[in-house]
Parts: sequence; structure tokens; C-alpha cells
Amino acid sequence: METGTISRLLQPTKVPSSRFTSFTSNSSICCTRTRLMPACHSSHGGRLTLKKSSVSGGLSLHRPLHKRDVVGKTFCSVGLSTYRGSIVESSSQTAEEKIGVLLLNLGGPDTLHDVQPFLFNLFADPDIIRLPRLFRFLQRPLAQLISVLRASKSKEGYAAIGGGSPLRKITDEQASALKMVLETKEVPANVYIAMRYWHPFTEEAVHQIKRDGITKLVVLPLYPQYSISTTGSSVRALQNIFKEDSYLSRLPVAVIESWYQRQGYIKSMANLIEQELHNFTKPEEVMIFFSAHGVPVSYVENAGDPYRDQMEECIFLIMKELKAREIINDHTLAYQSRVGPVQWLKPYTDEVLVELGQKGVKSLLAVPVSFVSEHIETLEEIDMEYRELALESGIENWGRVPALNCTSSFITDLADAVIEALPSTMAMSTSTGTEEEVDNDPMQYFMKMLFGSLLAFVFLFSPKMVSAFKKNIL
Ligand SMILES: C=CC1=C(C)c2cc3[nH]c(cc4nc(cc5[nH]c(cc1n2)c(C)c5CCC(=O)O)C(CCC(=O)O)=C4C)c(C)c3C=C
Ligand SMILES: [Fe+2]
Repeated sequence: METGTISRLLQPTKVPSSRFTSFTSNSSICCTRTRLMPACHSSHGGRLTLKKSSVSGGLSLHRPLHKRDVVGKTFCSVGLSTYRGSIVESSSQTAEEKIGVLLLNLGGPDTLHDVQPFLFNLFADPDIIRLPRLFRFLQRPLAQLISVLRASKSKEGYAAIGGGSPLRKITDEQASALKMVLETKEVPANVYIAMRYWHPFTEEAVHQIKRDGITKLVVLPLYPQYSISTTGSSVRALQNIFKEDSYLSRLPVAVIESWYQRQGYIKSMANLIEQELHNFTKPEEVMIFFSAHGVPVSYVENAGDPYRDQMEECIFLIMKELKAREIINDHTLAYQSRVGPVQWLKPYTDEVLVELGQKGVKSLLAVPVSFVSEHIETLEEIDMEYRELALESGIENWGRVPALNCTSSFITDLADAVIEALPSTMAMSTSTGTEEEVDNDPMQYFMKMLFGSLLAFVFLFSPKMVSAFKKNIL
């Protein structure tokens, strides 16, 4: 879908920058603007293809930047900033311009008590469980059912990592660090956090942005690669709030859709891998095992999710960077964390680990690549479940690259991405007719309910669903 309101600003330098766009209420960001660009080797088959990709945006600021970097590996203290909840405020902004940066993240349960309501919010998202239109009215009852069924398995996972998700704390620390770096680059900004499924929710962040009178907003999802289920969903939630509000719909906004191709990010990942390889006795014999969060295949093959392409390109760029450092280890990419009875992106992490063990791979370094903070899938699924599986399968030496969290080169690169996006901020356009308007027709609504209920009955008692319950993958 062509939005028509997006500024297309080609990056003049050789450095690949983030992909960003202005904000429109009636558009989905995913794959809206495509052009053919020379793509890279896939990480699996080494094929060379031409692939569709969003237009790369990016600008350098007219004002020269101070290249001063902050010393030390991490930025996990608040430092110069004053900190209240999930907002890091700046004291040195001018009356005319107040820049805001809104970090989008998934959110996670703070306590075991929060797990089921958190899961409800997740499964109630039409970008996570994509029901056909006719079934949409079933979204919430289905979310209630699945969240209750899934809660005990999820709780076990969260209990094993200390009784809750570390995401809020780490995202708060990243926000503080980002604010500090922006200040050192003379771009004072307030940094806000909008979690999709748990506190602080998008509404809370937006409320604060309004109260603070922000005049320019850069939206930065904390997902390097774009997926309908992550960045897409968060941006959609934001658009729904913005289009209802006259102040927000006039606010100049730029959305950084994806930033996996940025040099700062790629180099930061390569640094972590290089450091971790040194912990092995024979670093050159280690298999570098990238493990990304999966999505259902239908997202990629039917809905046009660029997630798999971006993931493969990202792995290619990291390996290219390592090669430039004369690190030429074997590598592979697999997908983890599947949920429910549908096909997810393959190969699956657990199956590949067993195969590698059987093939005689003895040393393996796991690299979580779809998310930049430690979370349940690194701390429990990789560090506990996959590690145990790998060791049982014959792998003798296991390592895992830590998540980027507040690594200084990474936060500095995020700050650069924000600065590059600032000149392309643009107010959102007004919305056209929405799907909800269709629901106002009582006859159409009745028909939808009738057919939907019948189909739902068939769906819920289908052999696939029954077997999913039995196999405990829900
Ligand atoms: C790029 C990252 C992620 C993608 C893509 C993604 C898609 C996706 N996830 C689910 C289902 C669940 N995700 C859960 C937690 C969770 N997922 C991500 C990241 C991605 N999800 C994060 C960062 C977290 C939070 C982790 C934390 O520390 O709290 C959960 C709950 C945990 C569990 O029970 O396993 C579920 C369920 C789907 C269905 C999906 C794509 C459609
Ligand atoms: Fe997930």
C-alpha cells in the first residue's frame, strides 16, 4: 500500500542507515514502499537474489555532531538525567522545540501474578493471532482461553528466571542511556517507553508526551528487524491513539521501521561474538548459531512480513563484518519460541541443535539476534532448555552471546539513528473509512456473528487444535 505521505530521503553515504518513515493513520508501515535493491547472500543457502526492501531513509544533520563517546561498556546508571518511572526528562530544551523519543517494546510480566493478564493482552492483539475478518469478534474470548491454557507453562519459565520479566528494567536503563548520549550529541530529548502488552502501556507514554508538550517525535522500536507481530503491531497501536487526538495527529513524527543494517548495530553484534569466541579453547572450531524468535510462516508468505528477509540480511552483514576481522567460522540461523498449532519459520532451533550434535559439532556459540535485551527467551529457553538439549545431543562446549542491553557502541548508534530521523518528521494524515465502520451495519454484524460462530466451532474442535492441546504447545 502506497501511503503517499512518506518522505523518501536517500542516504548519501555508503553506511547503511535505518529505514524510517513519517507516520500515517491509514497505512500499515510494512512493505508500503518497495524498490528493488541488490540483496545479499542468504545465510542458509548462500543464494544471491534480488529482493524487495523498504526504501532506506536517512539524513545527516546540518549541525556538526560531537563525536565524543561515553567511556565504558555499559550505560546502566541514570547519570545526567532525572528519572521518573519510564520517562527520562531533559532540562535543557528550548521553548520552541521539544524533542521526544518513543521506544517501542513488547513488555513482560513483572510478577508471576501478571503472567496470565499479560498473555491475554498478547493474544488479544490481532497482529499476534491473525483471525480472518469474520472471526474477529472472537479475538478476546479466544485470547482468554489461550492465555489461561498457556499461563502455567509461561509461569514456569518466568519462575525459572527470578519470577518475572527483566524487560522493563532493561528498557528503562536503555532509555536513560540513550538520553545521555543524545545530550552528549547536543540533541536534548525526553525518552519515553511504550510497551505493547504490559506496563508502561502505549497510552501511558502518549499521555506523558502530550503533557510535556513534545513538538517532534521519533519512534524507535527496540526490534532491529521489522515484523508485523512486533514493530507493526506497536506502530498500529500508536496510530490508533494518534488519529483520535487533534494535538497528536498534528505532531511531526518519524518512525524508524528497522535498523538491523546499521553499521553501529552490526559492529556491536560482531564485537560481542568476537569476545565470546575467545572463551572457547579452539575458537576457530566453534559453530556460530544465530537463533531468532520465529513468526508463523503465513506472516511471511501470505501477509508480506519482511522479517525473514531482514533476518537473513542481518546475519549476512554480521558475518561479513566478522570476515573482515578474519573470523571465518561456520554459522547457521534457526528460529525459536514457536507457539500453537501452525507452521512457524524453519528450521526450528531445537531440531537444528539435535542435528548439529548428531553431525559431530562439538562447540557452539548461541547468538540471540531478534531482540536487544535479555528476556525469557534468552535466559530460560536458550540458557536452560537449548543448552541442555545441545549437551544431550553431543555438543560439548556451549556458549551464549549476551544481549546488547546497554552496550555503549549500540546505544550510541541508536542515538545516531534518532538524529538522522529527525529531519523527516511529518504530521500524520487524517484517516479514511475504517473497518469498524462496517461493524455499524446491524445486518452485516449479525451475519458476521452467525457465520463466525459456526466457523469458530469447527476451528476450535479441529484435529489440529486438539492435537496442539495434547502436545502442550499452547
Ligand atoms: C522479534 C521478537 C519477537 C517476535 C517476532 C515475536 C513474535 C511472537 N511472539 C509470540 C508469542 C509470545 N511471545 C512471548 C514473549 C515475548 N516475545 C518476544 C519477542 C518476539 N515475539 C519478547 C521480547 C517476549 C517477552 C519476553 C519477556 O522476557 O517477558 C510470549 C510469552 C512468553 C512465553 O510464554 O513464551 C508468548 C506467548 C507470537 C505468537 C509471535 C508471533 C506471532
Ligand atoms: Fe514472542
